[in-house]
Amino acid sequence: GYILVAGGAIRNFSPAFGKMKSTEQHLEGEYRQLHSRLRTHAESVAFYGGEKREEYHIMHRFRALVGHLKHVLHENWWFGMIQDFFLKYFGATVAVVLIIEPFFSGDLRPDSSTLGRADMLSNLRYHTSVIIALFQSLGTLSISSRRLNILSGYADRIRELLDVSRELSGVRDRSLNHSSSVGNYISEANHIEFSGVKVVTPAGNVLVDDLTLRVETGSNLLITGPNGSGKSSLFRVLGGLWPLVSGHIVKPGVGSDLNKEIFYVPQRPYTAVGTLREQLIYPLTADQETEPLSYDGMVDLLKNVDLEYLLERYPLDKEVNWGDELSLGEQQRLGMARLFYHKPKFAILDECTSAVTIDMEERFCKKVRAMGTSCITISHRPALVAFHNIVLSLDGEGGWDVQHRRDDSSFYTEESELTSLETERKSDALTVQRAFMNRAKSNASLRSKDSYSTKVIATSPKLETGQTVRTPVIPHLQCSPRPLPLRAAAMLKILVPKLLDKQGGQLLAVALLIFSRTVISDRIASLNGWFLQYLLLSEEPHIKFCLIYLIFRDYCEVCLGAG
Ligand SMILES: Nc1ncnc2c1ncn2[C@@H]1O[C@H](COP(=O)(O)OP(=O)(O)OP(=O)(O)O)[C@@H](O)[C@H]1O
Repeated sequence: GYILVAGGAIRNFSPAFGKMKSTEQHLEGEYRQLHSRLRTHAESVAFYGGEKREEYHIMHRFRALVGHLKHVLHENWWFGMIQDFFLKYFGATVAVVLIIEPFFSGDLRPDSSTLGRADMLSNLRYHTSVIIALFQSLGTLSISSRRLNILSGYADRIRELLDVSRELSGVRDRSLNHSSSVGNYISEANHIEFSGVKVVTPAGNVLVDDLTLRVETGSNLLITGPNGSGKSSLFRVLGGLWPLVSGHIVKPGVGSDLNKEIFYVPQRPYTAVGTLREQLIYPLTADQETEPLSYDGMVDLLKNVDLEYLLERYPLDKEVNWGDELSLGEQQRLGMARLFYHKPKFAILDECTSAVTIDMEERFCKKVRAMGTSCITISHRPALVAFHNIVLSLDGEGGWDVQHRRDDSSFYTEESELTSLETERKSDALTVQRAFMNRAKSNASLRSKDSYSTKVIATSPKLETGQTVRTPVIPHLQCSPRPLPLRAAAMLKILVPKLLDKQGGQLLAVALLIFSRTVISDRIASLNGWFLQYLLLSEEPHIKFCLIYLIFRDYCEVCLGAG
């Protein structure tokens, strides 16, 4: 009765340790994320003089985390004390006193015979040790329930992460699957084609609506449009980073990594820590290389982007943090040099030349074309129009049009729906488009053999007013922990292994160890009994004290051990 009442009361008053753990994980994640952001952008912050603002932000998160940890420690402390007191020490002490009290008060008199005394004392010892062991186990059980509760907090976060990743890969698989019931899918071909593709941000804004465009190998596409009109987002969908909400995409290298057939060169260059050679073959590693890159090969690649001096500056086997040591333009050039190593069918150049000189940019475009790679270039520089034969203009409100270069001399720019200026965004888009066309026109008059005219070959369909847009549901991690039963179910799902897998085998081995340990302890206890009997039979006068000493030693051991 005592155990049930004490256990029930403690369970009732137990703080929500699982929820606390989950919140702790969340707060710690946010705090660490701010730290790593600051490390990445340390130089920009220093130039802005934004240290105080960053410090305030980080300290705010740090205080929230420390405050929460204090609360958790406090709850752990007081609850642990009460729990140990009621379930271990108080219960065991009362039970032991109840058992040995009749012996001391003289109500329980041992038999006069040696065997009778031995029998009584052995009973006494047996009962006290059972009671002590019982309360010790209860204490362990109650601690285990607290630990399980905490573990459920961790498990819940992991379960959530697994669920979100599964949902995300489900969205991706559905896009790659031809038999998709909603009709949006990605399939394999030698060219890139968008048919009725809608580009929608995770927040549900339509950036490009119903896009239809085909880029053959050998063609070069230039994408223009105001900032935020969805130029880069188009390739997020092409690369599978964002789900394909509607329409059909055809591209080479479906199912493999994007860089095999279509190589993406981003505006913000990424340089991994490593040797110069590793930068050039990135994302491949030395053992993935099909054609090992020789020293001469490195020289050629670096010469293409005027970076051969790096070979003199850095020893070949020196690991460098290139992001810290190279200027932005140099990092962009290194990113461009990678393209010459990978020689993809299509290169997506996402304003990757914005920090290099115009001369370098033009040489780069020529070399990429000479290599036989088709460029899909996102750029705000009209000079690049000369290297492309298709121009896609986005207006930032879902509208788009495609213009083709013709090899006759005059310029012909057909007005598209971008002329119906309803908003400032569209007017901005038209200004960008006109700047490109005027630049192309002046190029044409300067270099007659390069002259060409353009014609609009496709425009986006008009969006009907009031038309509702079905936005993709992109799974996100929830920040608030779920109730205990759901967390416990998640924990069981994650932690209970299948008996045949590796984790199951390990658990079985641990169970076997515990079982053997119990059997051995049992044998030792039985030897103890024999020893006790021997003591009792020896008829020594101090035997009673010796036995009482043994009982108290057991009790103290249990209490101290638990403490
Ligand atoms: N992860 C995201 N969640 C929600 N919205 C996003 C996300 N990433 C981008 N966007 C939004 O999508 C829009 C288009 O972004 P995108 O990067 O494609 O623009 P862009 O045309 O390449 O612009 P820029 O010329 O400035 O590079 C922007 O308004 C941006 O705020």
